[in-house]
Amino acid sequence: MAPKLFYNECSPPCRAVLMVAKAIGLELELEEKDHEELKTEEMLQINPQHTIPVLIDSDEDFTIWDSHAIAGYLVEKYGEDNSLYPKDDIKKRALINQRLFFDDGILFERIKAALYPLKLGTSDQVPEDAADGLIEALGFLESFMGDDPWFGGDDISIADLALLASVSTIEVFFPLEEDRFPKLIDWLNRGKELPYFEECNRKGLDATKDLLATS
Ligand SMILES: N[C@@H](CCC(=O)N[C@@H](CS)C(=O)NCC(=O)O)C(=O)O
Repeated sequence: MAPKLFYNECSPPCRAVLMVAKAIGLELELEEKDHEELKTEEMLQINPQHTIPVLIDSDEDFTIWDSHAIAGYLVEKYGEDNSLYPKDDIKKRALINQRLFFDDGILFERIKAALYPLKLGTSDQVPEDAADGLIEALGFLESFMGDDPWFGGDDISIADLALLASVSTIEVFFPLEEDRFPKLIDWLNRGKELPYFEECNRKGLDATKDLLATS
């Protein structure tokens, strides 16, 4: 039975998981959930933290949330190889983990600080301190990029897919300046050429654009 994913295409972490599944050729059963639906009795039983994405792998009697944890699980369990999340090279894996934790703990938190006031209607523009936080986070990412094409080195990894979902969302409301973030822009353009990028992200990116247009 295909693992089931509770998701919403507006959510960057959900889109990261959609890309991971495509990258390893895994079919998921998708069930869309709105923000309000996450706090029903039934959903709280599944994930008391009331976040999406949530994955239910019935064959394994296993439920897991947090996109980064889901991504690692899917590659380990369903990937033909573990090139997206190598386990033999512990330094490479540590580097990928650092990027994943950066996406989770820093970047996504700053995206939320920028976009939630618009979503909640408490502001009609990205607050200045949130914008400063985003610029700083993008600067960190620019400095993480060496001469390799991907954040974990020569090969694409789940860290790239998590960061692609986040940075492509930021780009919608915060165009990246060429002279400030040249390596990040090259990496982003490389990511946009992935065969599944548009399919997994377009609807969510357009919804983010609409949110900004109507704020
Ligand atoms: N670190 C989590 C973040 C998940 C998250 O915050 N998802 C948002 C949607 S983008 C959500 O479910 N928000 C609803 C809530 O927190 O009640 C992940 O990577 O999955």
